[in-house]
Amino acid sequence: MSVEVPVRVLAHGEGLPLPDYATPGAAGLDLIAALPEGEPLTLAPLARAAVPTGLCLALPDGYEAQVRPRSGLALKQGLTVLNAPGTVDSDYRGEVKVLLVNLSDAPVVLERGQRIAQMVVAPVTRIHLAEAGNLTETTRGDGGFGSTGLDGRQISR
Ligand SMILES: O=c1ccn([C@H]2C[C@H](O)[C@@H](COP(=O)(O)OP(=O)(O)OP(=O)(O)O)O2)c(=O)[nH]1
Ligand SMILES: [Mg+2]
Repeated sequence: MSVEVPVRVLAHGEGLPLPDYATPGAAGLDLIAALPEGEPLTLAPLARAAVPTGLCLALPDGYEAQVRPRSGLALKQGLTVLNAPGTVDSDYRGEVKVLLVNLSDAPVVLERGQRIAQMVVAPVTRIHLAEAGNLTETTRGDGGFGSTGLDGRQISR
């Protein structure tokens, strides 16, 4: 199944390919940096930036787009998405931006046309909260945050 998503290309995005899936089974479209030509962006260690994609989307109702890191950039350069997964709402019509942070100890240089992140479009389940004095009982109850142990063995209850 393929969902059509209208896209508006801003002036600084013109001339760049549209994001695409790198392989037939890829989950995410690679997002491309729409930085000015000849003006690389250098991210110092621990520096962050909102990198433009030059694209505005009109996601259908009931969908979101998640902006996620690329594992290769994360592993090799320490470059990741600060708010991963970033959330693009279906009613957002502004430019999609990628919030990158350099978690390495060396500067990272980003250039126009570079594939900086990936965008996964996913269905959204919306809920309505219904106040209730008592909630159904479960084995876990209010145990959390390591209540089942932190090593490889499971506790017996
Ligand atoms: O990585 C991201 C995250 C968000 N957005 C855009 C689309 C999203 O619909 C909007 C708002 O994002 P979010 O709800 O995460 O931010 P907020 O701080 O809650 O801002 P707002 O008050 O505008 O919702 O910003 C991006 O372009 N990239
Ligand atoms: Mg918000």
